Amino acid sequence: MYQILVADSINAEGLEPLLGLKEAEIIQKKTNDPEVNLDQIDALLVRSATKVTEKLLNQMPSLKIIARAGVGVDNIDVPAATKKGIIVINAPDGNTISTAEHTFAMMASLLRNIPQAHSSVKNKEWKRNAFIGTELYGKRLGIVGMGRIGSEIAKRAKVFGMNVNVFDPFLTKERAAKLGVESSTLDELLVAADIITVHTPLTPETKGIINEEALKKTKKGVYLLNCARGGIIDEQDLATYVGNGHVGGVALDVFETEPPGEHPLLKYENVIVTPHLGASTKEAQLNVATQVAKEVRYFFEDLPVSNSINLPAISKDIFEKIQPFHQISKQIGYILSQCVKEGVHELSITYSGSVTNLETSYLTKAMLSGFFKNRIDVNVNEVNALLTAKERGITVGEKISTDAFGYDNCITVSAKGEENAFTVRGTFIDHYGPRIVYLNGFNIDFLPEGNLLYIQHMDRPGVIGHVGQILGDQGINIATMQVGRKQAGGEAIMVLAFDKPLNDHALASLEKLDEIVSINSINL
Ligand SMILES: NC(=O)c1ccc[n+]([C@@H]2O[C@H](COP(=O)([O-])OP(=O)(O)OC[C@H]3O[C@@H](n4cnc5c(N)ncnc54)[C@H](O)[C@@H]3O)[C@@H](O)[C@H]2O)c1
Ligand SMILES: O=C(O)[C@H](O)COP(=O)(O)O
Repeated sequence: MYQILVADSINAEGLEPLLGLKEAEIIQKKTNDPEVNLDQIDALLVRSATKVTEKLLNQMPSLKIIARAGVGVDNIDVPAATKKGIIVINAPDGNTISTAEHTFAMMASLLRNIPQAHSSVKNKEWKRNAFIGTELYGKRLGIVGMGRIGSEIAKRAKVFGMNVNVFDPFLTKERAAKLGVESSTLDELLVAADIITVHTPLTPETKGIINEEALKKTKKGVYLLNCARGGIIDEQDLATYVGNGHVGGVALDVFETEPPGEHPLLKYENVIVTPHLGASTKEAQLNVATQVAKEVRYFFEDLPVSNSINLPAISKDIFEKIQPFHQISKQIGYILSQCVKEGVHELSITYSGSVTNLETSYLTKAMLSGFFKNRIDVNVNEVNALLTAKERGITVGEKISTDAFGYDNCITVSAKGEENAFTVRGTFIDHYGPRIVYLNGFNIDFLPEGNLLYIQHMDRPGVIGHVGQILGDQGINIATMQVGRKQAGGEAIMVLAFDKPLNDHALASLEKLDEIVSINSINL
């Protein structure tokens, strides 16, 4: 039974896709509620209120997915989640329009003193001269961060007859031209704009991007808006520039600390505020809840998710094509892990044949997850595979080759340890399934499944009989057996499959045989 914790206020109708999940319990409680067994939670759904810290993650060993019903993931420790192999998803475009509209509403309200005038009339006043405003028409709007929300604001600003300058280092000239905006440096924007609005994520680069140094370059009387994240405009520096009269007005939907409590900006009449309402519309909340609920359901149904922060997106079509290779990559990794008993410092993967048309990096991660399974005490999956290899000093190399050894496709993985190297090659045959076709220098052909025994031995008459005899004496039934050798009388291998794992006694008896070079149990 999957336990899904919905820790923030998320639209109930939007969560309906989760109800279709077989064996899922939806718990709507805060993470610190004493009734919540954090250690049993499989999925955590949040908005911006819940802070998903490393400390919280340490209390949630069963957690597999964190879903943010919204855009910003700055309340989630994504690196810590990634390290633990927890996938983080968001709902990137469900609240774009609502936030753009809110920003625009804030801008119009700010320039026309609407909140102040509203309060005044409610206080039975009628001060028409006290609230003389400024038109948006003809003004220059500076947008910092020209992503989904920034772009929607630019479109609306053009309709209002505004000129638009944008600063976004990742914006191409073509896209700027298409949107009819002028791409500028941050300095150019600061100098030229009558109104500045920020729409970047909060990152180490954007934190305080509008600070004292930036503010002193702006026009006297400039208006500033932050409907993205508290801290993108430095709040202390902004308070100084409002206090000294340089800034004409400020509109804030977000704060470094929410709620802001006693805040130096709140005392100014020309500072208008809302309590993080950008995404708070019925439409946006339904959109984001539905988006994440569908994704969480896909995740538990082993289908691809599209909006992961820490895993590249993969379409359903590609996912279906990649699935068989994904399985065999994982099995190869797991075989290597069980055959190479020493520390490994290099894993090199060569893809050949038709598999090279697919997203092989995904398969490399699957191979690594198989390799680390039972080798280390961390759940390794596609999310943390490369990071785990790096942390453990394992170099991972990926190559493409044209030689598929007569097969339609091949995945060959070599592990280099302190003393030895070991190579495994697999293929996937349509209508037949996965096969291991090469093991440590020997051609062979076996199904990588179940309880296997890999024996390296001298190619002498009677070895197979001796092995069969020992196992037969102990009542152990051999399900299948494959043999391979390089030359007559040299070294050879056999791979046996059993219906249940071999016991230590049987293994010890086999090891005593003179012709045996090495024995490895492989459980897949
Ligand atoms: N107030 C709210 O309720 C609300 C609602 C939705 C989103 N948000 C915030 O708005 C932010 C933007 O949302 P979005 O959907 O437009 O995201 P987005 O990813 O589509 O756009 C962000 C843009 O910022 C740009 N950027 C990144 N670093 C930059 C830098 N150093 N300088 C300039 N530009 C930079 C990116 O290139 C991108 O184009 C979110 O990260 C979230 O924090 C707030
Ligand atoms: O990043 C977002 O999506 C917004 O800040 C919305 O946050 P909320 O879900 O807490 O309203």
